[in-house]
Amino acid sequence: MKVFVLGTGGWGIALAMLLHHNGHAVTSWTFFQEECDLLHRERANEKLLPGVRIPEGITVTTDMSGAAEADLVVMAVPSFAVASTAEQLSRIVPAGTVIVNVGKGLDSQHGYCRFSETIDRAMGGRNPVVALTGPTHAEEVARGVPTAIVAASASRAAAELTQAAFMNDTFFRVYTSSDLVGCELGGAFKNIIALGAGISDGLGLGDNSKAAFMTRGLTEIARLGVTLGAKQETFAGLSGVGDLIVTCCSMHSRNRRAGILIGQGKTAQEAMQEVGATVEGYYATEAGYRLAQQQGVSMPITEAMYEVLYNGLSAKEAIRMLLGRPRRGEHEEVWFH
Ligand SMILES: NC(=O)C1=CN([C@@H]2O[C@H](COP(=O)(O)OP(=O)(O)OC[C@H]3O[C@@H](n4cnc5c(N)ncnc54)[C@H](O)[C@@H]3O)[C@@H](O)[C@H]2O)C=CC1
Ligand SMILES: O=C(CO)COP(=O)(O)O
Repeated sequence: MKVFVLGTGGWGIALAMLLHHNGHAVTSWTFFQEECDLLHRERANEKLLPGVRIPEGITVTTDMSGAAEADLVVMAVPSFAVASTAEQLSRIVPAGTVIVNVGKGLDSQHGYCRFSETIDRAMGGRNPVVALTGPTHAEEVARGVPTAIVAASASRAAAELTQAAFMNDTFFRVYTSSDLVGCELGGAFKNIIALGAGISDGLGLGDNSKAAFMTRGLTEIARLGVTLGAKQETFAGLSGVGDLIVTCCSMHSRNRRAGILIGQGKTAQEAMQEVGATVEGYYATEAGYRLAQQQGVSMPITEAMYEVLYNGLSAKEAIRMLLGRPRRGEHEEVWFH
């Protein structure tokens, strides 16, 4: 297959390498000339993927026109660039070409809609869209570490084409899912909880604290997700709890690392600057907070995160706020006596 990958951040490069390894003809596109020059010169990005060499067989360009001939287009750009990149693509890519989005977040310029909706709107509803999402740090995929992921779409054929393109029998296993809503929302909202889990670590709290935070975090993101049309069971899968675990526990996670710095006393802006790459959880927190308000869904952890990130509440105050909430049952239980 001819595959056109947009974005040469860590994830775009790792996926281009995987697709090349799987035998496809891969072109990687970047918005930035300096990034393109660096990749031509060094065939590596030591900051993003230390020790990883990018095969010569991958073409790197700033020219998007090659996307016209691709059998599959992969979008690996940060959330703030999804809408503008999809607009550019819509003038190039013919109807019917499958577009796979691998970014995690929501579109704040269009009422916090999901990226598949943003892409679908930009493409005029002419192209099947797939979300490829799960517990997948680029640093590990680029080294061939065994990994599993989900290809979710409203189109079974598009999900299966994506599965066939990305899957191999040595280190990359791809499942399909028809729950596009649940997979996209799980991927976007777990970053809120990962930032908070990092704060817990940065404050030096214990394993109990983090387990409680992750579990109650998953409960509330699933609650909002189901209200927005997701299936509950998706949050127990790779794109839900799977991605939550890897992001809350790994030092590869930009969200967790930013959270650790905030827990140690840095402001959100200072922490993001120090991490030096997109911290999607910052934007996802605002999206989750606004959507929860619109839908009337209770999300105490997201609310506390919003106060810390946007209104200067201290992390310690946020913990007091969460622990001081009224008593309640763990689930919406029915008691018989
Ligand atoms: N790094 C990882 O391990 C994973 C990242 N993701 C998601 O993939 C998305 C991309 O993340 P990363 O690859 O880590 O890189 P990143 O977030 O550091 O993105 C940087 C790349 O995005 C592109 N870009 C930046 N601004 C742009 C603009 N205005 N227009 C077009 N392109 C632009 C550039 O090629 C740049 O290298 C994020 O949403 C992230 O959450 C998902 C799974 C794993
Ligand atoms: O989504 C990811 C892993 O699945 C990447 O997480 P970070 O953006 O926190 O690095």
